[in-house]
Amino acid sequence: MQKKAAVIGLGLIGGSIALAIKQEHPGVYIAGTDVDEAQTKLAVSLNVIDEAAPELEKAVKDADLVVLATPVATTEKLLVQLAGMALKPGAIVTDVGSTKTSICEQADVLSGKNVHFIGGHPMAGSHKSGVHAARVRLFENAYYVLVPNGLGSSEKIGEIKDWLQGTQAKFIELSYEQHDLLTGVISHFPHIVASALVHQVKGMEDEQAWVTKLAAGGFRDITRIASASPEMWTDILLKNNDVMRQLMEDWKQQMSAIEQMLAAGDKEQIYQFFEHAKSYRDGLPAKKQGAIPSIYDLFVDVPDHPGVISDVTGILGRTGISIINIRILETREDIMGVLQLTFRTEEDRRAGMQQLEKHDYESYIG
Ligand SMILES: NC(=O)c1ccc[n+]([C@@H]2O[C@H](COP(=O)([O-])OP(=O)(O)OC[C@H]3O[C@@H](n4cnc5c(N)ncnc54)[C@H](O)[C@@H]3O)[C@@H](O)[C@H]2O)c1
Ligand SMILES: O=C(O)C(=O)C[C@]1(C(=O)O)C=C[C@@H](O)C=C1
Repeated sequence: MQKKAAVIGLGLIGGSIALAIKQEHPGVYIAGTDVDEAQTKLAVSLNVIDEAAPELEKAVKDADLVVLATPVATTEKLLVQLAGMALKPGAIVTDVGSTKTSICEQADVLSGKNVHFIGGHPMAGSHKSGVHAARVRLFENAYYVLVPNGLGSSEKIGEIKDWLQGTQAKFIELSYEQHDLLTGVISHFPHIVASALVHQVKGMEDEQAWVTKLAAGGFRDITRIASASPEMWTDILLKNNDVMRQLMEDWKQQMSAIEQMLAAGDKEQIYQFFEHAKSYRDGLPAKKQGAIPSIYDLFVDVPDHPGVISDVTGILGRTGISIINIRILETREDIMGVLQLTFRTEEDRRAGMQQLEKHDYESYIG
């Protein structure tokens, strides 16, 4: 009998998971649903799902796998709704949320239903939202955290890895507490810092109009993630509340230590602060291993004249480098524009950068 997967929430992550399931298991029938009708329609027209179910109950009916891919607070509510619905005996219910403790605890509502809950979190993504940004290879080589709770037997761990094999991610198992602590440090807290930096610039803008014009490479790099979905990040912070507040304390101590170094004009200490950070950062796993994002964008400064886009795409095309997306970002003082090119792999991006440099185009990874 044909297997069925149900994906609830057809955004960046739900869409990418659906594509990965289809790639590895072409015979599987995928039903999906989203509260945003436009996303559901787009998911069908992009062949991300086979069927748009009008509601949750229809989507999950007879499903062997249910993937909850909504913002984390919504996922908890959906679990409660699922508890009141007919689910296929033996089905696996999983989620993709960025926090795990409250979701895994809430999943206990499914006990007694003869289904298995295994929390999940693919550790890759982007600041983009929506199914149009979904990619079959979004999670390639990234870590995919699985958090079994009492409802997930080890036999089902093997089964869920098989379902998600098409992600080409590397599966690891963690407890939910450990997951939330680690992702708090390397993912959630950095989002607070990025957004706070943006607020700092905005606060200065009225008196210092130049500030936004000068905000270039470094500011752009460190604040990219501030463009992510506010709904998603509000939920994440609230659900990882205790960890966030502990990290905030650590951060304040670190800031005050730097303040003291500055007050004392302590050149050696300041040097050590940067030196230690550099050598640790330089030793972190390469992009492909998932600690750092798997989105292969390249930003190219282009003069504002007709034909420049076809020149850039021509250079890449002639050397066999394919791009999967192109966007014009902004015009700088009417003389320069920025093209955002998205590549399928890091190798393509590097090769593209080299080719463009040969033709005197300046490009950078943003
Ligand atoms: N964006 C990332 O980088 C990333 C990476 C890993 C995990 N996650 C997690 O994945 C989940 C989804 O994030 P995303 O980036 O795909 O967001 P997204 O905004 O692209 O997609 C979420 C979708 O869920 C839909 N939705 C909301 N409430 C719903 C409901 N009640 N029923 C059905 N659909 C509903 C929204 O309309 C939206 O289309 C979040 O829990 C997030 O924490 C995100
Ligand atoms: O690359 C980005 O834009 C991301 O923010 C991806 C990122 C992360 O912080 O690394 C964001 C949230 C997820 O839960 C997992 C991955």
